Amino acid sequence: MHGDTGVVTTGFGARYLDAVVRRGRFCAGIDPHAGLLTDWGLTVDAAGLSRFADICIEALGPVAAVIKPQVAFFEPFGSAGFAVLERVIAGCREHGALVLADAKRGDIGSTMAAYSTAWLDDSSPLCSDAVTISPYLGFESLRPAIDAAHAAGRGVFVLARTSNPEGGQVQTASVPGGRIVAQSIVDDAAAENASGTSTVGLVVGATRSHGLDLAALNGPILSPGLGAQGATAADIPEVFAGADTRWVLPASSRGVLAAGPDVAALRAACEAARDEVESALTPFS
Ligand SMILES: O=C(O)c1cc(=O)[nH]c(=O)n1[C@@H]1O[C@H](COP(=O)(O)O)[C@@H](O)[C@H]1O
Repeated sequence: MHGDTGVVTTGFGARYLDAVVRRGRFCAGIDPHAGLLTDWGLTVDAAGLSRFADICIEALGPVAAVIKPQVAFFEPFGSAGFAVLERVIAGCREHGALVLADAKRGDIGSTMAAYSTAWLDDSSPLCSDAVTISPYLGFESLRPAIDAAHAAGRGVFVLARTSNPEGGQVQTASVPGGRIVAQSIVDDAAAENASGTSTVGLVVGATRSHGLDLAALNGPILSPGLGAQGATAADIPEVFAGADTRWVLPASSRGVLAAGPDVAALRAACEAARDEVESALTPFS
């Protein structure tokens, strides 16, 4: 039981709620697009990426509840990019933020076990507090990641209804019994969280109404789409009508990063985005 929220949870859910109660419901994305590096006066190479990372760690680490580095933007720089990503993960965690590695992993179970070690095991230099994963090889293929997260008090965020316009082709298809695919993912996640640890979060975009019944989830809901993709904080209550908004975690990357490279301006943009979300949502207590 978490005293400040009234939500019954242990494990990752308790860590997550502690972070958002202290720092507010907002996830700051670290997406070092080449265009952003250029806008910040940096070179599009490992040195520029490293400087970008340092600014983000200093500006966002002390204030954001959750920080989500997008792995894709580090990968083009190879081992040097991964070294910077390791520093981002460790640096943000040292500042007290939860780090959600946006790796969107999804594969057969035996390979998922290796991904779980990479992103969720203390032995790995990439170890984060949580990782995004894709259920489209079948929810049960995610079992190694769910079990690893559960054992370590860490989390997984499973794609359910993504923010991009193409997502509906698969996610709104019907499964036997009449539910849509996305609702079946929600229900599978809710069943995992019934034990009370809230290990399994979801990803549900802020860009549209989705019709999902999220009431039984009892776990965090990452909601990207604020800012560059057009959603606003004012949209969130309607998008998540019927859900427990204590668990809703709106996210923005480019919309906040556009305020850099000045550390104070970047931090202020993050705090302003968070404050807009908090003003739009029902307060915690
Ligand atoms: O899992 C995600 O974070 C994610 C899921 C989704 O449905 N939509 C989505 O945009 N994202 C990620 O969230 C970030 C959005 O970035 P901005 O559009 O710049 O705010 C990117 O890193 C995306 O990969």
